[in-house]
Amino acid sequence: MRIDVLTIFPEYLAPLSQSLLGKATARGLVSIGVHDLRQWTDDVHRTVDDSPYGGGPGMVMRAEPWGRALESVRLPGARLVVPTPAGRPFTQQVAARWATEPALVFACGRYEGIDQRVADWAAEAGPVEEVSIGDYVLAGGESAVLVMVEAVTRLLPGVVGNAESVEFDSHADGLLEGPSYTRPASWRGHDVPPVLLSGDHAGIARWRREQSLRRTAQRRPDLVAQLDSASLTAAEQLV
Ligand SMILES: NCc1ccc(-c2ccccc2)nc1
Repeated sequence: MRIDVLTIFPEYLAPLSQSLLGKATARGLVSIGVHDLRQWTDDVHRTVDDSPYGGGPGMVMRAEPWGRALESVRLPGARLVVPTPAGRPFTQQVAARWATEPALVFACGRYEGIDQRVADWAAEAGPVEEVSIGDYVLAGGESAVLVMVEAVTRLLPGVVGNAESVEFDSHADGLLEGPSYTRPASWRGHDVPPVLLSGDHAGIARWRREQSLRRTAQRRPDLVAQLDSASLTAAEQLV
């Protein structure tokens, strides 16, 4: 997968070439390019923002630099992702869908956002998604891109060592992961649930399923409604 990020703060995206992602890049599983939007400005001050039409607080990012940057960076048909608090929710399902894409381009907005015509114009050349990683407002899209790139790239085959540890993540089956434990069996008066030491693999699997259902019912009732009927019935018994 090819990933390109357009931003006025390229240094903010430095973590993308470190740790897990760094290894994946080194192994050729993903290639990442981070580009300074100001490369495509046309004035001596390298201006990227201007006052909003219709008045109102703050500044809006100008369409012109974005148009030139996207023409230069975006492969034909590549999915353009624009992080915004006004976007559709970014979920594990969205991450899984994007993980099959050959290329993704992320446009990091700052100020009050990007002139809407950029997304409208970009949609003429390929898919565009305006997405939110949560109901809070950040200073710009860069943090959201770090989150989304991590969520997507860890799903690429070969990036995460133990394939199982991806398959059983929280949200992978619509449920939250239950509690995890490791040695010692007793720690400061807190003991590991005995079933986990029993060697009864069927019993352990049942216990873990129940813990996931219980935690999901208690912490994320909004997710319970989306469960299949069998899980829904089981979760409802546990609230
Ligand atoms: N859903 C998280 C999120 C994503 C982007 C932004 C944002 C804020 C200002 C300018 C441009 C984007 N805020 C929150």
